[in-house]
Amino acid sequence: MNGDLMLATACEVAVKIGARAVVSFVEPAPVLAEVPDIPIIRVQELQLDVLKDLTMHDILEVSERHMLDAAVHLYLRRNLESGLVVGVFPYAVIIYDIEEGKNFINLKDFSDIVPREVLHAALTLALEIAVEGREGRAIGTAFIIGDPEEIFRHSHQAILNPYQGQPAALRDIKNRDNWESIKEFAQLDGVFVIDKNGEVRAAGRYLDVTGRGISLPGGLGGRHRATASITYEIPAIGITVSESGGMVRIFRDGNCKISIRSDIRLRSDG
Ligand SMILES: Nc1ncnc2c1ncn2[C@@H]1O[C@H](COP(=O)(O)OP(=O)(O)OP(=O)(O)O)[C@@H](O)[C@H]1O
Repeated sequence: MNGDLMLATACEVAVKIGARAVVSFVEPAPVLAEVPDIPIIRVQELQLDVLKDLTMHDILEVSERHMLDAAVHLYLRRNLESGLVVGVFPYAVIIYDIEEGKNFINLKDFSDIVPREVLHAALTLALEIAVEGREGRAIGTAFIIGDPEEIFRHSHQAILNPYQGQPAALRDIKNRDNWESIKEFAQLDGVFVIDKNGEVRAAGRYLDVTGRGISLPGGLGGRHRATASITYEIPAIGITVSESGGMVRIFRDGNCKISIRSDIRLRSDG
């Protein structure tokens, strides 16, 4: 009942301020008497029960963090990159400006190395791999995007390159039709090498890097260390999908620039 009221109020606010969407964290999904003319995106499977023992200040802080995580998903998967959204939680309604999120992804920060549409495609695919896994199990992988000759100089084939001799059309990461095979090859050991046009040049590549000059969040192992390291040694962008924990991360200059949670599920009624 409370959830229904919170969502109805959020929708009213959203219509008044011309918001692009309502993001609902309320479970179970409330039923609205009147469906508003605005998309309602439901974020599932967050453990929000803990909020009820917190102070109002803490609730707002946690809510804002969840909104930020949801905004990144909205941007990547629904192309919402500016404007206001209204977040509705069991205990709060917040208005959120997508562009102002302090942790919000700005793909322009990487465009000196990788064109925006290539990075957007690789990141969205990485997020799908993190969310879906393969045959019911989590998988980890990495995409290294940059000058392929330079990346090849710092790596070797761990297995036969499945992209060897493939026509360019089947290697284009910007084409969703090619994602199924990329997801299949993501189960192999090693990383993908992608050029600046978005062509997958190799899969199953092992990075030969020193690990010098990098700074990593704690608890990350070989895949993340090697990805961070190659972005330190050459101008490249690395995107990792962690098998343990499902985080997607973007690396450049040896540092993790952005972390994206994959345990958020978007489901739209609108
Ligand atoms: N230098 C490297 N180049 C390419 N792939 C690597 C490299 N080092 C490790 N990997 C791959 O990463 C896999 C996982 O290694 P590890 O668990 O140490 O990494 P991790 O950073 O903790 O990643 P995850 O969070 O996915 O477990 C290895 O099985 C291997 O396939």
